Amino acid sequence: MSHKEILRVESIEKKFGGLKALNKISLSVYENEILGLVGPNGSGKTTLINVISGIYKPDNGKIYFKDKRIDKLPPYKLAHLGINRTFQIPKPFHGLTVRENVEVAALYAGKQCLRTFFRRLKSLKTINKSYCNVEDDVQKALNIVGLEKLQDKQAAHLNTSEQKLLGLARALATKPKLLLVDEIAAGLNKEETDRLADILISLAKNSIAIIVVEHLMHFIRKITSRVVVMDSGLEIFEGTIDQAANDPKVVEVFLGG
Ligand SMILES: Nc1ncnc2c1ncn2[C@@H]1O[C@H](COP(=O)(O)OP(=O)(O)OP(=O)(O)O)[C@@H](O)[C@H]1O
Repeated sequence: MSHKEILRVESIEKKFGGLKALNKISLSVYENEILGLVGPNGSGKTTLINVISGIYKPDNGKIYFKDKRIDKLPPYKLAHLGINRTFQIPKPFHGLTVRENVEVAALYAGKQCLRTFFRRLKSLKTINKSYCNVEDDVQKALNIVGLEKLQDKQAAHLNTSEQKLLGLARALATKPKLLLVDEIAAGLNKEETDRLADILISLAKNSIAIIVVEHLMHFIRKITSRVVVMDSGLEIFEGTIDQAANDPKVVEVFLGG
């Protein structure tokens, strides 16, 4: 693993009313790394992903991506920089095919395409996809997740596993350098989770740093050895999975002592 830092989260705070969902969270992610983000329900994992991906603005703290400060940027600008994410509950456009869903994502991430999209929308002309030329990125994303054969299927007719793969393909079509993956293995069988694990490992080897939020520890163990453990908005542990398993605070949180 390279030790070049790609993401630095510094003392991030996020409140919802009186609830401190994130209480001074700091972490780093390095090139080619998969970082596991674990913790019980409501510990703040998804909130942290939402803050890093620009969906929520933090109340305090700073986030740097390759030394550029990014904590005030909206999601589309982060996508242009190379940060994208999947969602815990996939939200494809149900009326579009698999391929069209991935195309929309690729168009969203291309700076040029976004300008063209809005210009043409204003003049009520159709969007010229060939101008944006996203076909290679779309095909590559479909191939990586193995959805090429289903590319003409309507997203509404996909099963859970296929919807999760589509969510991953949509993120990959934006050519991320940092990928945030939120509970992608939940609800999948062993064969499906093994396949997903292989895909994520291969992506990290190919220079995509990844943060994986997950409850399934066997899945986390398969894809990485380094984890950050959260509880009630606090980071309570950072280190290897084996160290975590022997850490009294982690054991307390997961097993109640
Ligand atoms: N938009 C919101 N408005 C109000 N409270 C919120 C909001 N989003 C999250 N919370 C609260 O913040 C806390 C952290 O939630 P979050 O979803 O980040 O936890 P999590 O660790 O991802 O949980 P899970 O594993 O169940 O997905 C919870 O108490 C949750 O109810």
